[in-house]
Amino acid sequence: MTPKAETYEFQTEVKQLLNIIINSLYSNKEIFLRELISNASDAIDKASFQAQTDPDILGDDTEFKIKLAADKENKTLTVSDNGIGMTKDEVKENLGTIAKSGTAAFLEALEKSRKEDALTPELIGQFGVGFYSAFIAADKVTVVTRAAGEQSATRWESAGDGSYTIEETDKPGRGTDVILHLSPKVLEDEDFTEEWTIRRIVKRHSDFVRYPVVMDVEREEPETDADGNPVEGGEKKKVVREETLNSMKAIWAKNKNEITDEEYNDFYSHICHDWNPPLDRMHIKLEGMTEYTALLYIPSQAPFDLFSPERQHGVQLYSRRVFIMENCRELLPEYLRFIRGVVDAPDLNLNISRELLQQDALVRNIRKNLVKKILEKLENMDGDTFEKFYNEFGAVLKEGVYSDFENRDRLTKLIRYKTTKSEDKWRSLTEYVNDMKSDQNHIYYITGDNLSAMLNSPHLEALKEKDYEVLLMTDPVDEFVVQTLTEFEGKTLQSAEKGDLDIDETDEKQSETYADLFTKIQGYLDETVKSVKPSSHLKNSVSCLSGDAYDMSAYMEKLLKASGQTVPQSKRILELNTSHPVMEKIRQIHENSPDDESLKDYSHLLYDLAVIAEGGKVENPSRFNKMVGDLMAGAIGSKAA
Ligand SMILES: Nc1ncnc2c1ncn2[C@@H]1O[C@H](COP(=O)(O)OP(=O)(O)OP(=O)(O)O)[C@@H](O)[C@H]1O
Repeated sequence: MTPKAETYEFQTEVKQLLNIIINSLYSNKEIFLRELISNASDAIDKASFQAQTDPDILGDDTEFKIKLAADKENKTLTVSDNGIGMTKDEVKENLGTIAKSGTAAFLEALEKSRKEDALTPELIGQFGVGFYSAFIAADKVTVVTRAAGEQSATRWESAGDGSYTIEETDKPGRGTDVILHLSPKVLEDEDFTEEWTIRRIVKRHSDFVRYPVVMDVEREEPETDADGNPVEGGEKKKVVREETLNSMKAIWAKNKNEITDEEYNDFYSHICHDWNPPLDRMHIKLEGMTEYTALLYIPSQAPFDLFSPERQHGVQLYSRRVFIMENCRELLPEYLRFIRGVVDAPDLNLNISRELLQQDALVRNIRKNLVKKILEKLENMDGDTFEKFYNEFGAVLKEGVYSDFENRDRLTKLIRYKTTKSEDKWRSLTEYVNDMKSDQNHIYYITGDNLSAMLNSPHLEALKEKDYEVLLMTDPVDEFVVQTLTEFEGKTLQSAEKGDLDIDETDEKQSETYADLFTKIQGYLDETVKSVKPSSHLKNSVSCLSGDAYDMSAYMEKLLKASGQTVPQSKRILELNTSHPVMEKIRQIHENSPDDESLKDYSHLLYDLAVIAEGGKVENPSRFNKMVGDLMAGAIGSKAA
């Protein structure tokens, strides 16, 4: 008796789903292979699980594998497994309906978006597409499956057009063959029968599937003698060998004590393409409501593009060893973008779209937990390792101080600075505060890009005389850090170059003596400075430029200009050291003859000296040159006379 094929209609929702899948996932069509391999791997999991209690179900077929077979002539690609297989009833249930837990929600969303006429890929992304994704690449799909322990097999076939047929058939062994009759249109775009295409897709999406994904490959090999050595002048012959395409090395799924350091490092090189051993690693398994496994590494060297906005993130997302995506920004905040590795979240929906990942409660919980673990790791690092880490990634970590409100306190304790007293060593804010002078009220800092210019900045003269330590902030990100980090352990942060230093009482009498002269100088420099005042910063130098407490710092202005932004010309304050002998002499000139010609020149010179002291360029170098030349001639002349 020839078995008769029965025809069934797909559940209405499946029809809708098929349309959506085919239309919206076409641009990402290679994922069908990942879905089918993942189903095959699940089916083998089930067989392997069942065999624990009923070993007979496996018979002789105990070597689990997933086999891919491409037939160029017939334009088919077959994914076979020796997993659990399906009975006829199971086939009907699984491959004709949507029987997943999320169905109700899916249908609701589908209905809603249909009304709004917006069937977006994101919508599909929320729900597994699974088996039906086969229709992205195939215009007909045949499934031949035999359940473990059954004798007969079932053949399912559909062109994805609303109905499918089922009939009884024969199949030599347990498991499932999914035969894709690839559509000519798809083949024009990408040839899924091509060995290298298949290899690439398996490597990319299914490398860590725990069963071998194999394929027969044909190679030309030289003729060999009985010992296996090539025969000289012998003919080449074609041989077919079964090759495993995936590495299966999901070492994160193993127990820590089963993995050697070498294996950990090999895996790091494999996924990061970095041949230097990592600086440190974390192998985390979290169970309970939020379940995930993570194998994360801190590289020993920062990549060259760490600060480029286009830079890829280093964490790959997997779900039950099936690759979901690389460069998963949603799993870690930007300030931890140097972390590389893998996160495997078994409960994650396989097809979740990038757009929706961020809102996914599971992903959010994982992220929160990972941040906690990474900060713990950094807090407990030994001094040497932390120093190496900080040299490479400190500037990135600092971004967290202003971007991660929740962890700000912990991050603030982790950041380090070189200081006027640290002699090239990193100092923490805690160390700074512990060593503060008894009469010191603030944490002083200065920003800039040139460490030696900062160390010798005239702005620090008064602070140095007081023996106060000053943080030398040399990273562009520090400008943003100080905008958020206004205090630490009750001590306010105070710029050494902006605002009042709050160290000495200003000498009212001195200020009065100089008031007229300063108004005069201000008049000459009105276009460039907003005021002239006695300095609280200077001890040895005669002049410097500073800003009001809320002004943009000179370094910030430089940064913005460098990034191509138009920065409004901001006027600064010219601070003059009234204890300097030069000032006293200029004051005398002014007192004797308030309109003396030389006062204008001296005003410009005082301003130029302040510009030079902070590493800037004088506006009129030749005038500067001439004035200094004349002054030197006068000074040397009086000495020589
Ligand atoms: N190779 C296979 N062997 C045995 N059963 C299979 C196989 N492929 C699919 N199935 C069955 O068909 C069902 C539906 O598969 P489908 O891929 O659509 O959804 P899923 O695997 O449940 O979910 P998803 O793939 O979205 O995670 C599966 O749950 C499984 O029971």
